[in-house]
Amino acid sequence: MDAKTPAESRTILTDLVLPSETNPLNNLFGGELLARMDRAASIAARRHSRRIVVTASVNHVAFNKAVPLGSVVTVEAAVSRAFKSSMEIFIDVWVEDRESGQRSKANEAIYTFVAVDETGAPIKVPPLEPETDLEKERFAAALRRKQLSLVLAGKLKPNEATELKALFD
Ligand SMILES: CCCCCCCCCCCCCCCC(=O)SCCNC(=O)CCNC(=O)[C@H](O)C(C)(C)COP(=O)(O)OP(=O)(O)OC[C@H]1O[C@@H](n2cnc3c(N)ncnc32)[C@H](O)[C@@H]1OP(=O)(O)O
Repeated sequence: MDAKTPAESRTILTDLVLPSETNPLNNLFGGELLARMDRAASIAARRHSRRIVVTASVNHVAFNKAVPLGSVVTVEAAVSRAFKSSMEIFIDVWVEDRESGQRSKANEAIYTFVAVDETGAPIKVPPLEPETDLEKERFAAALRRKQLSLVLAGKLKPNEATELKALFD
């Protein structure tokens, strides 16, 4: 299988924050943002694998900045590393200032998707070849994050999480 670059899966969704999507402080609901990120990430995973994909885990979410009503929100997702059947997707969320139009980073998240066949069984995906420094940095740390996610899910014994353990050595 030929390797693909993160640019080939990059998916950009831009949308407004409407009143029905806000909390009593008039900021975007966290759940609404999670759903937007899941949609963008699933498209990125599909672009990389050209397969049916399912969300296996949400590994990290940081709601660093509230996103006010009326904001223009851009969710940018790309595959940051591909393993056998799973793909780590890194998602950056940007908010555009209403007056200046300047973009600032509001949130980020990391999701894991798995490519499956018609019966739901995991299936192989192409490898990922990072190009930029940021892509290489995210690629290098992805195995550690995968191991942490598997340990938390009870699918890997902590003493088998070699990359994770190396952090503390
Ligand atoms: C003509 C019309 C066409 C229309 C066309 C429309 C198409 C429109 C498409 C829309 C696309 C929407 C996309 C929505 C996405 C959902 O919302 S899907 C719904 C929510 N998710 C689910 O229901 C998934 C339910 N879970 C599962 O099915 C299984 O647990 C999974 C995820 C397939 C994994 O199965 P498993 O038995 O654990 O398999 P296993 O071989 O152990 O693991 C497989 C891989 O997953 C990894 N993994 C498993 N668990 C974890 C974890 N917690 N953390 C990290 N990695 C994990 C494993 O490490 C392994 O990785 P690799 O080493 O192979 O790379």
